[in-house]
Amino acid sequence: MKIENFNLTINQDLLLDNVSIFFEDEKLNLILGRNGVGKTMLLDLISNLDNNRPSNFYDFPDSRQIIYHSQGLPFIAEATVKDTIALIGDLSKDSPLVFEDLPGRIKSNLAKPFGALSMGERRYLTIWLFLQIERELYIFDEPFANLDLGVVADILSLFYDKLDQGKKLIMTSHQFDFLIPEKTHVAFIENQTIAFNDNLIAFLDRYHSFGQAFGEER
Ligand SMILES: Nc1ncnc2c1ncn2[C@@H]1O[C@H](COP(=O)(O)OP(=O)(O)OP(=O)(O)O)[C@@H](O)[C@H]1O
Repeated sequence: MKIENFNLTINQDLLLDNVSIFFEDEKLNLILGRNGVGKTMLLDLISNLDNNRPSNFYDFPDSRQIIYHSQGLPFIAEATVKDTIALIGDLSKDSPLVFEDLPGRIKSNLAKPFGALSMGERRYLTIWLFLQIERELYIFDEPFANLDLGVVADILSLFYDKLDQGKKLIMTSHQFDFLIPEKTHVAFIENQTIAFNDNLIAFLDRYHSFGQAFGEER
């Protein structure tokens, strides 16, 4: 999957200038960058939900083979967790989800309305549910927002399981301390362009930390 020589203009402001990004199929692809650099806009275009993926985006799966977990979590506030699972569970696999097999963090909340869950509980539930739906490519916009480190670790192991099953993964995040460098590929957007596009080991060799990456570019 790759993007070549892509320009993005919003209201006559150039957001991305001649951007080329290479994604690695076997790795967790991390898009890094300050607030407002255009990460979500890139994910929106990759997902092709509005049928507007540009022609210089190459080798991404068809939108029907993509799961896109966006930052907002627009579920039905009054529906219980059990109802929400039933809603998404129908899309998941050939066999319906078995409630006894649910992770403990979800099982303990089954009777609560979705709207009563904490932000972290909502995010964990929806990410877990979306991962039950079999697709070629999973896209997550800020999956770790509001999550404690234990939940982050649980979700990361689900992400790595997906990679082991040959699935592809792209996500944005402002944190990467807990990612396995050998399994992570980075696209770092800065100053309207790609400042870095290689694995996380090489990124850490060059920048040491996200803070320093920003500092060096200022
Ligand atoms: N419909 C729109 N009209 C005007 N500006 C927009 C529109 N959609 C996005 N933008 C602008 O484009 C820029 C990129 O937005 P985007 O959501 O992609 O940023 P981001 O890198 O994902 O940021 P964050 O880290 O805060 O999630 C922002 O400055 C945003 O205000």
